[in-house]
Amino acid sequence: KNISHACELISKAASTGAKLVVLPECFNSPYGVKYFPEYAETIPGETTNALKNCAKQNQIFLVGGSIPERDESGKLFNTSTIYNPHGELIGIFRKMHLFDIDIPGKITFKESDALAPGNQLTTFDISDDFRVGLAICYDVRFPLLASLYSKRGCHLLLYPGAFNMTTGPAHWELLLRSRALDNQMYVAGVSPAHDENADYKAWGHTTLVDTWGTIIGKCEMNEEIVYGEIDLEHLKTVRKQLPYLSQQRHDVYTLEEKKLEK
Ligand SMILES: O=C(O)CCC(=O)C(=O)O
Repeated sequence: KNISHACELISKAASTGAKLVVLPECFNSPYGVKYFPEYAETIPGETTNALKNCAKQNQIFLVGGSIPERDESGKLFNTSTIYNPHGELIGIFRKMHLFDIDIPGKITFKESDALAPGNQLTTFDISDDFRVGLAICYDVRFPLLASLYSKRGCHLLLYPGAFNMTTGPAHWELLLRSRALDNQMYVAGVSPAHDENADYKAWGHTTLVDTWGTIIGKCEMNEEIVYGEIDLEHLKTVRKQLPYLSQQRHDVYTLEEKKLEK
């Protein structure tokens, strides 16, 4: 049901003119450590085959939010898949920082009880001068990861993510706007809608931020498609007027990406 619903909404977004469509974190399964083993799929699998067809039929770039993935060795990951308008799988990203937190009386979550972390950054190009980077939810709290994407030349950073009713109101928007300003990039946080009957109650509030830190697309807690324009001229202008990315003191500090095994 979730998969076919996602495909309907993807087609609706595409028919309105969207060229890149992004789904939320864990869109095909309930979000919870106890659910991951039951809902995990291989890639290719039922969900990713449907996404592939959806991207092809609608001739769009599609970022498949995330799904619980089971790899050939049986390990589980929180994984996002990316398709081009031909329906080809052009990349995957496995959530790098697992959501392990304990706020007594509010929320305790230990993703690492079920999942393994990914070790690699993932970018893809929409055109010669438009690069997109991808990370998932809790990853938004790690500014160095976003800075590595900036170093790789990204213009837009996508975070499929499901914040909750405790950290969502406090941090979701602030973090998305912060990553946009840190790196003078467009940043999108794409959340499932709030469901009062779910074990995990998502904050919703899908949000798109521009290079200036202004929110240019946003919804509340209900299911909604959020649309936005990515204006690369605006990005260039802001970077020229406020050139702090090129004013970093790499003689004093540096940021280094290490290449690990998958
Ligand atoms: O960082 C947070 O507060 C929420 C993170 C989260 O929900 C997740 O990683 O799925």
